[in-house]
Amino acid sequence: MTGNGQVSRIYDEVVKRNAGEPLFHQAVAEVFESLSVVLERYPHYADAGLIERLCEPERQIIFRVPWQDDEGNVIVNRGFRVQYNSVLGPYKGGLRFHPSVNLGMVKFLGFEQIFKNSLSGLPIGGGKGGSDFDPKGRSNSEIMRFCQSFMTELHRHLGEYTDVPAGDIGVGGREIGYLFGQYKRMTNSYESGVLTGKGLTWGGSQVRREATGYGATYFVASMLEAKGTDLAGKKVVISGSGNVAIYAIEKVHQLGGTAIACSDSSGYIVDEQGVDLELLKEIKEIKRGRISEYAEQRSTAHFVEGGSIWDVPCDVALPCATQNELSGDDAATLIKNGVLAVAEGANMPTTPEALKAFREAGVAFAPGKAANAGGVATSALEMQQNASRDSWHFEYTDERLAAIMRDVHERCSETAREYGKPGDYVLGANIAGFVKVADAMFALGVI
Ligand SMILES: NC(=O)C1=CN([C@@H]2O[C@H](COP(=O)(O)OP(=O)(O)OC[C@H]3O[C@@H](n4cnc5c(N)ncnc54)[C@H](O)[C@@H]3O)[C@@H](O)[C@H]2O)C=CC1
Ligand SMILES: O=C(O)CCC(=O)C(=O)O
Repeated sequence: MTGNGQVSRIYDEVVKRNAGEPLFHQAVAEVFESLSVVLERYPHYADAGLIERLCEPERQIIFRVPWQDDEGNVIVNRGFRVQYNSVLGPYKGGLRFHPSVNLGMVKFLGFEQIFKNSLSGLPIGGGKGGSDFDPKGRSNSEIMRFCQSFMTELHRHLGEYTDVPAGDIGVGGREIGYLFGQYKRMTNSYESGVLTGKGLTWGGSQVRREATGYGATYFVASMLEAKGTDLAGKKVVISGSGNVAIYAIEKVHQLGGTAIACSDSSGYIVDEQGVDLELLKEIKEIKRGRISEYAEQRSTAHFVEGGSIWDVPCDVALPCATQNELSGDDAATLIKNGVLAVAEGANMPTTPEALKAFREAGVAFAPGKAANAGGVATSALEMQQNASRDSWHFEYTDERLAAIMRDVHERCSETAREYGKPGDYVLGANIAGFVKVADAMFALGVI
């Protein structure tokens, strides 16, 4: 059977075995699209059920999370942790708290995480978790009680050599604090390396908060350099206004570009003078308010309710909000407006139709598993510091992050060249991420 025939047979089986999980199917299809050329060249990668094993999580944990709201009502949420693949190191990946979370979503994110973590060059396996809990509008006490109940069950599945969660949508420093507090209480041990994204005074790493946004911007800088240009004077549109988006904006400004628009689920703001980060942080990080408040307080900005942020003409587009937020029509608009580069700060924000359009138009496009690897890479740096009871300076940690992102860029570019598709970061990321995991799976036998 040809490489192509093998992957389409396995893909059909994956869809059958995982019915009703379209995001997971989409993530698998995107990786599989790149694998047939590897299997043609190295047929042994299809031996020993390797691809089938890669698609099946090592363990999937689903649990009840009961908690009491401020009025005393008992609410029951569902918790998930998918421990996907641990051949390169302990399961590593974030926790997402959002009402849309379900098993298929967590599996898509966990699957992506395997290749991302492999590409980072650090010794971490892939996993992801979360809950259908909606933090929006909840008080601090409610968030704390939810996190405590979530960790009361999850703690037995974690450990610094087993599984190390971090944040994702809806889970930031505050939630990691409550989760770590409950883990410490349940285990009676100060096991710093069991969670990353911790506060700086209790085992956290400098730059982890900034790392995903900074990393995505470092990656874009390398993409532009490969095209003989840089970020100076470029207009950048960044969707979202959460952790990834805020620190992408910060780094874009530091590297001489101007971030002119950002969004939340209610709409987007445009500020041609450049997004005022202090104001944005105050609204989003401190008050946890809506993006429309930005335009109310800044005369150079206007708010567009609903609509698509990708209508705003730009040189560089950084989707940093959520999956499938950039459609085929959005891609056509960006291409018409002359976009040079697109890099995914979020996980799988680009639909397959949009991805196809960018590739056909020759727009430089970086998939999330490469462009947003800076977050998890810096989590691995946090684990290194925890293991050695050390804590590094901001500048040193930022240099390490920048070097890791240059290496990820080089790994993707080099692999794409090797397979005769120079500049195809999707192919490069998928193959480079896959080969390292596959080699380790062979070495460890059928497990
Ligand atoms: N936090 C991290 O270190 C990493 C996050 N990611 C990915 O980056 C993305 C964003 O995550 P975070 O910034 O951490 O989450 P966050 O919870 O801090 O922010 C998410 C942002 O996206 C916005 N958003 C959600 N749905 C939206 C929609 N339909 N339209 C417009 N905006 C929408 C929210 O309003 C919020 O501003 C996710 O895809 C996540 O998986 C990837 C790598 C690491
Ligand atoms: O830092 C981590 O472990 C998780 C980051 C994450 O969830 C991601 O890369 O999507």
